[in-house]
Amino acid sequence: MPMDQLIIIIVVAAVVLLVGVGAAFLLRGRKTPPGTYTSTRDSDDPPLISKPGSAQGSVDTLERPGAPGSTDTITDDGTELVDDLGGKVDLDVERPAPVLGRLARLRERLARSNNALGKGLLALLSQDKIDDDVWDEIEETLLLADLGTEPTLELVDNLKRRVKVEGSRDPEQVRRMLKEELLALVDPTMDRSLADDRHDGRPSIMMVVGVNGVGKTTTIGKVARVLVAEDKDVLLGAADTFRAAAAEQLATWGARVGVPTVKSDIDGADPASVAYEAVKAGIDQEVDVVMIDTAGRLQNKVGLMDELGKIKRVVEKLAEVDEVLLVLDATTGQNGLNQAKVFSEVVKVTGIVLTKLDGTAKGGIVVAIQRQLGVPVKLVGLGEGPDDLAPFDAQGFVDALID
Ligand SMILES: Nc1nc2c(ncn2[C@@H]2O[C@H](COP(=O)(O)OP(=O)(O)OP(=O)(O)O)[C@@H](O)[C@H]2O)c(=O)[nH]1
Repeated sequence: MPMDQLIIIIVVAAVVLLVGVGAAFLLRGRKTPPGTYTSTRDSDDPPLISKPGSAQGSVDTLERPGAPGSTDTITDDGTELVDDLGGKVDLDVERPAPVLGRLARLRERLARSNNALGKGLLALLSQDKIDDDVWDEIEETLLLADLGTEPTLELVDNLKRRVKVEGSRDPEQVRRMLKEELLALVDPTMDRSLADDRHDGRPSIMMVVGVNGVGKTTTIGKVARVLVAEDKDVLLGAADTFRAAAAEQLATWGARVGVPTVKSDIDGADPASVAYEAVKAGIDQEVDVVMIDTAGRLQNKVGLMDELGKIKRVVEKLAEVDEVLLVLDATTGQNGLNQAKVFSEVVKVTGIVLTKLDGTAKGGIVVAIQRQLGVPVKLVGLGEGPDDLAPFDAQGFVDALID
């Protein structure tokens, strides 16, 4: 080959390399943008593009939203799965609000809707004489706040005893007693941390379950934002294929913070298949957390059981499910408790997300739900805003109720 041709080839190669490096640099958003690992983390890592023809279908590269050359299509027995942004360049991803102190920031909102409980109790307990009628009223107030019968009786018994022993009507002392007793019921010793760290060389897998309308999709979007704010790489799997709009909604939440979504554009696609492909993509792309949305049609318990059981079984061919979050709407009271019971019979729930706590004076549901399932409330939804979700903290919650 003549020398001048060789020089041209070298110059062209150098320019291509420079443009490539420049583009990669410009596209860098967070610590490790999802799907754009320039090298594998471990020596035995699979290549970023998996080979077609696996039993469950094949996955093309699921690039970070906006990365050049993004190929969306995932075929699965004729099902087309796509990533959320269809290769659109979107450098304007939002920065979610920091997570620390969220409960405090949102405390006012929580207190506004729930302070009837705290104020009512304090007023009753500060009376000069607490007779049986007053104790009955206290009991009723607690029951109306959805605390549940057993915890209510427990709290009233303990307060009765302490009021007798300490014999004080001093509002400060009464407030302190009430807070201590409520805190004991909410149980500050429960482990409320989310399983959101990579481990054993694979992502943490979270399944999110709950009936439609409780705020499940919104919650996944908000949790993804919490994780992004904590500098985690997240991938969403839209395995709620019952309603196509739900997948779209989820993908939009993800796209806002640069998180990719594996979804199917076909109504009624096999949810287990979508979940499998999402986990597979999450493993290949070495993300920290894969969050899987699921449908929850309670009118048919057997169907629900089959569907959730299948999703879990299929996903666990690739990786164990680390967290099953049950989303419940705090405003639904006893109905929420019934849902919790059904879901916990179907899957092993590891944490509860209580939504719409901003819209109810029935904050006591936190205690009732935890008692019924023996599982901690890990997150609470406190509004419709994208960052209105806070890690649940027993002390912060009780302070918000009583102060
Ligand atoms: N006030 C308030 N509204 C909330 C909260 N969480 C969710 N919502 C609202 O609840 C409504 C339902 O939320 P979705 O996320 O669509 O509910 P879903 O359970 O996913 O329903 P499907 O997508 O049909 O499965 C939306 O209008 C949300 O904005 C919250 O913590 N507080």
